[in-house]
Amino acid sequence: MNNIMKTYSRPQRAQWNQIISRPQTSKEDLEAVVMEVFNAVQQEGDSAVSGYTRRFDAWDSQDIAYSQEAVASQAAKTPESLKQAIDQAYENILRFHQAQQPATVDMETQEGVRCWVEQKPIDKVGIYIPGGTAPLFSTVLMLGVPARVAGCREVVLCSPPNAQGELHSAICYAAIKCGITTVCRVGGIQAIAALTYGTQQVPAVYKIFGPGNQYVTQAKQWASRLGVAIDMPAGPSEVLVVADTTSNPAYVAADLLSQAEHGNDSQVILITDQEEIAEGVQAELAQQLSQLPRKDMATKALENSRFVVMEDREELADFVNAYAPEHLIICHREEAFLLQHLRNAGSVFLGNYSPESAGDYASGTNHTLPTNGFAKQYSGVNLASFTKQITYQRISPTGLATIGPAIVEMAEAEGLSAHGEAVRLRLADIEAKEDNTVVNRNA
Ligand SMILES: NC(=O)c1ccc[n+]([C@@H]2O[C@H](COP(=O)([O-])OP(=O)(O)OC[C@H]3O[C@@H](n4cnc5c(N)ncnc54)[C@H](O)[C@@H]3O)[C@@H](O)[C@H]2O)c1
Ligand SMILES: N[C@H](CO)Cc1c[nH]c[nH+]1
Ligand SMILES: [Zn+2]
Repeated sequence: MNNIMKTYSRPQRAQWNQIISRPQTSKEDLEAVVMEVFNAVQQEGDSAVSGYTRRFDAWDSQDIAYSQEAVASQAAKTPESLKQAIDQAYENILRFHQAQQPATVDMETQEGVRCWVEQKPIDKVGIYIPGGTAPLFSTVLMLGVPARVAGCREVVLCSPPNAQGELHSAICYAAIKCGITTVCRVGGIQAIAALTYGTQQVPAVYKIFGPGNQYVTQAKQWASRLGVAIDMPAGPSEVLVVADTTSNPAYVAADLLSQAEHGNDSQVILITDQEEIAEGVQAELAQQLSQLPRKDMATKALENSRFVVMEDREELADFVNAYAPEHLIICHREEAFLLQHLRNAGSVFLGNYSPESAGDYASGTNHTLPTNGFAKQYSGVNLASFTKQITYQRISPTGLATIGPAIVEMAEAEGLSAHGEAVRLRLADIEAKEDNTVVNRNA
């Protein structure tokens, strides 16, 4: 496998950090261009957006908003077989996200102290649909479906146009299917800046969702510093495959290539405790790679990729958790052990017949997932990502009489006597009413 993926044989743990580093443009370089674009969009609005679209996407026009008629006429160009495939994927994604409605929480923590939670949609959301090297219309479903299930009122879709200013027909078809309210022909940093500040044609939103290249991902992180929520850093795609001789070398190679073809800066990793799988996977990689239309991109990504031979199942599990992959595929006799010890991953694919592509398109799980090790602290997009949870309480006099003294005690100890007073006042009234009741009863 040496000639295709850089190989490490039983590396020391001290070496792991170097092995798991992602191929990244320097943060300073990314931030410099992100700040330039954000400042320009804040000051000049749509004219800056159009200027950067001309520079980065070669489309020269001020018409950023895509009219409903244009979206509909573009959508109509989608071939029937593709519409049917999108419809099938839509149904599975819908079912899986509808099933994520949280259980009702409505309870008395103490007698007379009723607390409950209600889910509310985030009213205005922006969804970024990547389109630099491939029009990822599947992402429209991954973001549009949960936004619809959650009940978000305004969903603004941004995606880079081609040089004629069009979006791919299937992006438009999926947008209509998901009930997207606004479609804008803008991508990259300028799209995220426009969604952050709002321009004449691109509405500002409360939360920005969606995957993208390093520019888009850095721009989202910048937006979050400015007070707009984001789903998570969902940058260049990656997959980690844990395989042994129970795996099929052709499938392993195909899964690695499926993520390598996303872009030059994708990364794919294969780890094993059975070195003998190397030869078969290497041969398959070479053969399959040669047939790929996006061979050049996949080849570049494979330069960032690694094949690591590990000592035993404990090391395999520890390595997975240290890498925290966006996608984890396990085709290994120790599946149960590996799952039991799994702590960090975006989405997991088990066995020889669960290709990662299934999650990318149609099984129902979401493909917008944390990359670059962010699976240590972030989940992938899910229904809850589009909602806020509001807590409520109603406390009866009996309830306040029960918890009031504890509140007063704690407020005094924090030196916040007004807090205590808000309770004391009521407790005094409750006691007075009780005394009156006793007097009346005795009269
Ligand atoms: N993590 C996930 O959930 C997930 C899901 C799907 C796709 N992805 C990733 O999304 C990415 C899609 O990337 P893409 O490039 O094809 O599309 P993209 O839409 O993310 O980025 C294209 C835009 O980048 C901007 N850009 C390009 N070069 C630039 C430069 N030098 N300076 C400033 N801006 C520049 C342009 O405005 C262009 O419109 C891939 O890396 C893929 O792996 C990730
Ligand atoms: N694998 C990507 C997430 O990293 C999602 C995707 C969309 N289309 C194909 N793949
Ligand atoms: Zn993919």
